[in-house]
Amino acid sequence: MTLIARDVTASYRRGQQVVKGIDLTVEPGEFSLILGHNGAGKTTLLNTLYGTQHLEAGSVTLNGVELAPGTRSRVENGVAFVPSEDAVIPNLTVRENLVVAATAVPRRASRDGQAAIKAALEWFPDLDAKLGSRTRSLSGGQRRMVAIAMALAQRPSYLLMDEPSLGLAPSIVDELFEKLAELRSSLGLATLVVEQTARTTLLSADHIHVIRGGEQAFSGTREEFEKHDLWELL
Ligand SMILES: Nc1ncnc2c1ncn2[C@@H]1O[C@H](COP(=O)(O)OP(=O)(O)OP(=O)(O)O)[C@@H](O)[C@H]1O
Repeated sequence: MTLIARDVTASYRRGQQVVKGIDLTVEPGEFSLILGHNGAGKTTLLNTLYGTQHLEAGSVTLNGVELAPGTRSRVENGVAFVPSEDAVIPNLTVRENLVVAATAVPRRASRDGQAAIKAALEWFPDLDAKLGSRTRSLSGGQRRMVAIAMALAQRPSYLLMDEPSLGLAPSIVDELFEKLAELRSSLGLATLVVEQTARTTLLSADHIHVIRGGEQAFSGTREEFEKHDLWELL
């Protein structure tokens, strides 16, 4: 399944586009990174790809089939989303959050909360001791792991993540990206990650897209990005 976005355009106010004609392609198992300054339009782009933001112009297709407006078409076709803000339910335990995620999407999820918990613990063994804890008592890094495990409980082919490093210590960010690399190779999961600056995360990216003022300032492989020393775009 290939995810192709063509000429993706979005705005919050008529005539004021904040995402302007973005093109990108993500192949199965690939890691693509969207980089850009504060306010560049990265979150709006990701929300538009996921269907929570109106697609003003352009198209988003999976395997050549255009996705209908809204998130349902994404979720049912194996696209999951981890937002930058807390995506867990604070008053529920880790176990309960995982069960909610595993059973929420009838056409995708296993319908089996136990299977989701087992898989989550394989990916994130540190959560084992926390299964009975309310997520509000966890650290930021642990909550991010639960949020990712919840998205994975939908058994996605594509994982969209908005600034997974936000608010996390650099060592936790490194750990998180190592884990994501493992998931990509073990599950064949494609990931599309938004970050503001990302020297560490860059090391494992296949493709990089730089957004500046809503426009595509660069799009290419990591090697091309590094060869042309495009850090000045950020
Ligand atoms: N709900 C909204 N209503 C109106 N304007 C918005 C809204 N959300 C974002 N914007 C504006 O759209 C532009 C792009 O914002 P967006 O959040 O997509 O950028 P970003 O690159 O993700 O920034 P950050 O790294 O700070 O999250 C900015 O000018 C922002 O002020």
